[in-house]
Order: sequence, then structure tokens, then C-alpha cells
Amino acid sequence: MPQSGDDPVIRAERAHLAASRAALRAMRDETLALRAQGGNAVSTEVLHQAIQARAAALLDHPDVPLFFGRLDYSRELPSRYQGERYYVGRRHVHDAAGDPMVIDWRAPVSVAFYRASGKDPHGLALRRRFGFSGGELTAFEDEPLDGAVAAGPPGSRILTAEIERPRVGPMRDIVATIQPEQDEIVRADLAASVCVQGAPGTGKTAVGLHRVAYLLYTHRERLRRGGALVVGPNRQFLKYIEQVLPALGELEVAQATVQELVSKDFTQRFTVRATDSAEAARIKGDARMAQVLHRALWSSLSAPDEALIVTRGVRKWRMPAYEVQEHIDAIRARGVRYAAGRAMLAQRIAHAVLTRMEAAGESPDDRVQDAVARSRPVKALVDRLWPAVDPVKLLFGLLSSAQRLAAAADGLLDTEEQALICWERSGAKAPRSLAAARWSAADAVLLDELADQLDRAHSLAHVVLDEAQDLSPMQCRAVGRRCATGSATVLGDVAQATTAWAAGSWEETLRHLGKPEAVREELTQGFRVPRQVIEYAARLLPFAAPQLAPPTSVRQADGALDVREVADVGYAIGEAAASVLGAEGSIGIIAADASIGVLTRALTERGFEHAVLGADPSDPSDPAGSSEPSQADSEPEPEPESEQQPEPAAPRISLVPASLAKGLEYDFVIVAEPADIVEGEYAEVLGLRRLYVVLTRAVSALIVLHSRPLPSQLGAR
Ligand SMILES: Nc1ncnc2c1ncn2[C@@H]1O[C@H](COP(=O)(O)OP(=O)(O)OP(=O)(O)O)[C@@H](O)[C@H]1O
Repeated sequence: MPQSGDDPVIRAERAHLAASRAALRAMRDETLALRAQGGNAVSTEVLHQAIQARAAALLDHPDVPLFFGRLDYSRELPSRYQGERYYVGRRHVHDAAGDPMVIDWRAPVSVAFYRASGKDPHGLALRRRFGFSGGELTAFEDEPLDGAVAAGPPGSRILTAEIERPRVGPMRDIVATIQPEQDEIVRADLAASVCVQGAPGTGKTAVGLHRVAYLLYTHRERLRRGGALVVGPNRQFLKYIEQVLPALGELEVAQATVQELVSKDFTQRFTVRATDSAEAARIKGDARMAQVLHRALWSSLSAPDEALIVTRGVRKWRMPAYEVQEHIDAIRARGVRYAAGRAMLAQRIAHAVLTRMEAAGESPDDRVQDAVARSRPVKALVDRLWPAVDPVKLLFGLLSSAQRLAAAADGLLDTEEQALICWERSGAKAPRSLAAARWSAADAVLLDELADQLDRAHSLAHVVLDEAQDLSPMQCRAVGRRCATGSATVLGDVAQATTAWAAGSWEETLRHLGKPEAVREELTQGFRVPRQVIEYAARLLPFAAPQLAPPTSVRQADGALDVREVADVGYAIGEAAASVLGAEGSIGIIAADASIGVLTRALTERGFEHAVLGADPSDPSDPAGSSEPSQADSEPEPEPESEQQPEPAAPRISLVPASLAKGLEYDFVIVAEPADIVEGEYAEVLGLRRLYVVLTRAVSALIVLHSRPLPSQLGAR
């Protein structure tokens, strides 16, 4: 792997890099020179914005390598690209003649970069990988695929260096090193929903994000029109991943938590202020609740008890009650949404009146039908028989009245289950008014279900759902309806399922998402956690998820594992942090949520500057209860990948409540008191899974500090 600037190959490749950068500048100048000239002021403005957006996308970031690989297609092997040479990078760059200087990593020609092997060279004679330092090309590595013998040791040192690079700041893209089994998922067809089970650090999140970028490139118009969404477990996680897609030039993908999704349309009238017991949340998250709500909603209909009389001029038209009922039944039989059915009823009745008029020799036109539909007696009838429903009020009525709940839940929920979720009977004080209602997160999901039963939710073209193993059936339904006519990438690990209300298996999750046909994939190679550390964490696996095979690590560095029994964990975390502060990389101290307050004081007293993840002084339910800025909040402006990123302004040390650790990673992880972490959960198996999540966040080293005995499951085998 030559590293010197004197090397003739490096000189030549640097020249291509410089020429590519110049070509990119020229593309941008050309774009900026375009004049927006639309047919009117609005279209001119739209055009102007499109030009500005394109120019922004063409901006060269000196720290970001413009390409990271080269493909030399063989002159002998048959392929569409026989004898051609391509540079693979983050975006397409062409010269003045329109010939490609750099090919987008998502283009079909780039597939060989990720998939070619000795067994299947994809038409390649040679694959070259480049090493960069601060945007400067400093090394290359050749892999002959035509049977020639490679110089140097087997395996890619550039890949190894990339995987082992210290982590600082938010998540980075992995375009330069996507592995073949990951690439298969990234490039799966848009129509295909995919479900990926994978151990911690196998790249599920990375793969999901790259898949969106790939789909946006391959089906730009469909996705732009339909929309794409990334769903993650919490704001801290979304902050952590939010820069990956922009770094790949994709700025238009929405990111949200399930709670944000379901609360979006009700922010004015519905604030989540209460926490359900695990038992209540489990019932509220059960798919049977969809049926309960359905019954409650449709019980708003009543049967007509008198004929409808419509007066037009001097004539009166009569429709007997049984006929009105027939119209109602016919609409219901079509399975339409409640609000659509309501609108249809008025029109159907009006049409029937119109038919009567015609039979009587009149010749009314369509306007008459509309007028009849909007006439006072028809509107009054519809309001009475098929009333407009406010979903917030309906849910309030259902949860505050044992009688109403019983009517809707009879035969679906037993009395004990009903008592658990009914404010009147659960021991929780029943709110006197709607404004006083203390809604929970699970209530918001129920509201979303109701809103969808009233009016079909809008479906996007693609949804990436991360940490999907934690979702309740009702949450799955909420996400599923947002991709009902599109596809989904479902990511997760059943060994990391820590909620009491989780659907329980991938079959169940996919069924409730409405994607039972999703292609199931598994990722098994871990890129985050060093071997020694993953083996330690895997001691929990027989208890946390006995059906899963132990995870593996592709990391060559063994990493460091240090398990220390200490007298005072609060004191010891300071010592441990001090011992790793000298090395490059982020430091995460993870502890049971209930211990965060004590530990932040202990760190502050000893002068350790740190951020408390999730600390929000305005949120009384925040486990940290501190006004310290969270790391993500004080992160500098989005900056694309850089080899020598300046230290972020945020403190090096993050104090992380165990409940927020999912999906995150730190170079050094210090875990405080595992027994407390396990006990912080509702059931032991969930506690062990939480501990498994926490123990698998480390990239370089894991220090475990305990003053209480370790959970027995962690003991030596
Ligand atoms: N092909 C790859 N090349 C380099 N780094 C990779 C690759 N795949 C994954 N990684 C890195 O490994 C780390 C873990 O990836 P990621 O967070 O996507 O894993 P995960 O499976 O979602 O983990 P978890 O289950 O803990 O949420 C990240 O730093 C990611 O950038």
C-alpha cells in the first residue's frame, strides 16, 4: 500500500483527483450561470430555487474524498463495460465533453466495486481502493481480480483502517467500505420490503440510510413525489444519524420518532404528559385495540327511525327509514373510512332522490343532486345518523368511561385488561375535562389509529424503520400505514428488544406493519464492537435471546475489556474517564436512568466536563433532570466526513441514561453498575437485553465498574 507522494501511481491519481475537482467546479459554475426564466413569477422562483439546490449539491468539500475507488474493467472478460476504467465516488462528475470523471457509487457500473470477488469478478481486472488523509489522496491498494497475484498481505488495510478509525461526533457514511452482504440490502428493489435482523454493530442503521440514498438516486422522481422517511427510537439517535444522508447529498429525507409521527397532527390539543404502567402500555399497544377503536368509532352511527322528507319547490320526496338504512349498509359493506362514508351517505341519498324525480318525469341535472345533498334535511339526517367524530374526544370518552370502554371492548379485552387502561377504574384519577387529560405515548398511537380509521393516512414511497424490534403491534400499524402503498426497510435485533409491549417476533412485527411478504435478511459481521467485548456481552445472549447465534466481530483489534469491582462507582467513573481522556475518540458513560442525577453531580464535583444525553430542563420526565447541554445539541453545524475533523465543541464525555443508549456508539464506554441497569427494567429478561445493548456500544474499549455483584448471567461460563 504505497503511501508516498513520490510514488508515480499516487502522483497520477492525485492528478485525476485535481482534474475531477476542477470539473466539479466547472459544473457548478455552469449551473450558477443559468438564468431562471419561468412563464411567471412563481415558476421563475421555483426554477431559481432548483438551480440553487443543484449548485449546493455540486459544492466541493475539500475534506471529503471525491472518489474512493477505481474499477479497471478487463479487456478479456465479457461485460458491458469491457476495457473501461471508472472512478467511484460520492457523486457523478463529468468533464467539459460530458465524459465521466467520477461515477456515483449508486450507479449500476459501481456495483462491481462492492461485489466483485475472485470467484465472481463482475468483469473487473482490478479494483483499487484509495486511502485519504484530510481530503488528500495518500495511499492506494490494488486487488487484481483476473487471477493475478496481489502485492502485499491479503485483506484490505484501507477497510481495516476505516473500521478501526476512532469515533468522534455523529455517525458517518460507509460508502467507501460497504460490504457485499450489506450492498445486497442497500440495492434491493424499491418494490421489495426488506427486514434485517442483525447483532449490534453489524451496520443495520448504516445499511438502512444508504438504502434510502440508493433509492433516491435510482427512483428520484418516485421518491421525491412519494416521500421517504427514516423512523428511529428517539431524538438523540436521530441527531446521531442525521448527517449521514446530507453527507451523501440527500437533503430531503424526513426523520422522526414514532411518537413524533403520531402526534404531528394533534400538537395543539394533545400533549403526552403521563407514563403508562408496563401492563397498561402492553394492552394499549396490542393489536386488539384497533378493533376496540373500530367498534367505538362505528358505534357512533345510529339507525334511522323516521322517513326523510326532501322538499324541492312544491314537491316533497320521501325516503322511508328502511331505505336510508339500506344506503348506510351498502356504504359500510364497501369498507370505506368513516369520514368518506359520511360524505358518501349524503350523495347516495341525494342520488336516490334524483332517481325518484326522473321517474316522476322531471329532468334534474347534477347540480340538483348536489343541492339535495347539501339541503338542510339531508344534512341533519346525516349529522344524526353518521355524525362527524373528533378522534381526541372519542378517545377521551373511551378511556374515561368504564361503561363506554366495556361496550367497545366486550369480547376483545377481558375485564382486568379493561380496568388497566380505563382511567375511571385503573386507580389513576379520571380527568374532569378533555383539557385536563394526561395522555400517554401509547394513547397518541391509539389516536393515530383512530385518525386513520376516520381518514386514510397518507402513504409514503419508502420508510426505513430502525430498532423495529421495540415497537408494539399498534406502533407497527402506525408506521405501516405510512408506507401502505410503498415499501419498507425494517431493521433491528430481537436480542435488543427492551420494551414490555414489543410485538415479540419478526413475523408479528411484519404482520402488523402490513408487510408480511418482506424479504428476511441477516447481517452477522460486527463492525463496531471488538472481539473481546462482544464475547463478553454475548454471555447474556442465552438469556436475552436464546434463539440467536453469538455475534462475531470483523475488527482485528481485540479491544480492551476491563471489569472492575470498586467501592464507589461515582468516584470510579471519574478515574476511569481520566484514564481514557488521553486517547482520541468519544467517551460514553452509561448508567441506569435513575443513577444519572447522582453521577452527573459526582462528575461535576470532580471537574469532569460532560454532556448529559437527553437532558432537557423543560421536560420534567427527563431522566437526567439536568440543564447540561446534550452532546447532540451543541454539535457544530453539519460538516461532511473529514479525516481530521476538529474536536467537536461538545464535551468529550457523554453521560448516557441506559434507556437512550440504543443505536449509539462511543470509542470508549464506561458502564456503571450493571445490576442497576438490569433492575431498572420491568422484567429481568428486558433488563438483560438492556445490559446487552449497553455493553455493545464500545468501539475501542469497555470498562465495567461495579460495587454490587454483577448479574449472574455475566459470570464466567
Ligand atoms: N461496511 C462498513 N464499513 C465500515 N464501517 C462500517 C461498515 N458497516 C458498519 N460500519 C460501522 O459500524 C458501526 C455500527 O454500525 P450501525 O450503527 O449501522 O450498526 P447497527 O447494526 O445498527 O448496530 P445496533 O444494533 O447497535 O444499533 C458504525 O460505526 C458504522 O459506521
